[in-house]
Amino acid sequence: MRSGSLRQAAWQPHAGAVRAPATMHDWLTTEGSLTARLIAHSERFRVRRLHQKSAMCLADEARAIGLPRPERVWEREVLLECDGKPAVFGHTVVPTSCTASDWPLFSALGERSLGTTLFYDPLVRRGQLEFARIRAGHPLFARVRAVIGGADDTIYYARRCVYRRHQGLLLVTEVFLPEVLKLQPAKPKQNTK
Ligand SMILES: C=C(O[C@@H]1C=C(C(=O)O)C=C[C@H]1O)C(=O)O
Repeated sequence: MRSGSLRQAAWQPHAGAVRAPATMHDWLTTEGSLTARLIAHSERFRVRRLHQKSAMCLADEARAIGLPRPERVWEREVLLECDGKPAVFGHTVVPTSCTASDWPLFSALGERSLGTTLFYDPLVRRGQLEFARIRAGHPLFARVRAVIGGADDTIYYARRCVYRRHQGLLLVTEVFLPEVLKLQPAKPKQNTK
């Protein structure tokens, strides 16, 4: 499905529809906070913020965030890194109609994980997950490539989900990078006492 020269992703309500290899399927269907799971699979976890700025939302995002056509939104992009290696590319959009009281911590997150604010706030409602393959031609493919490199024929697996709080909503897309397949549960941290 193409609009202009950019490919849109075919977002599906079931993970099975994207036919990911089993280990990737397991990551795609992670319940609860992905940040928490990545922390459990690394000695050192880091959110590397790439940017947080005003930008046009992607063509395949507009409807999901209640816009009739792509408009300007607040956009945050990060790499979630486990032991120095990028495991997930995070892309979050918030309609500009949402106010600071809808998402009080969003603008000040910096390198703290958005997940830590979403999953521990009882006012936040999580929507249905959707899944897609991200291929060359999709805008997120180029953004991932710009930060981690990779071949033209790579297929990335991604999921996305709308979160609501008061009148506000935000859409978080997580693109799983090949490194995630190498992660093993971290050894229990030594008790130094
Ligand atoms: C949504 C979560 O938060 C993660 C944190 C992100 C951020 O800080 O921008 C982006 C994508 C998410 O994977 C989560 O932990 O599940």
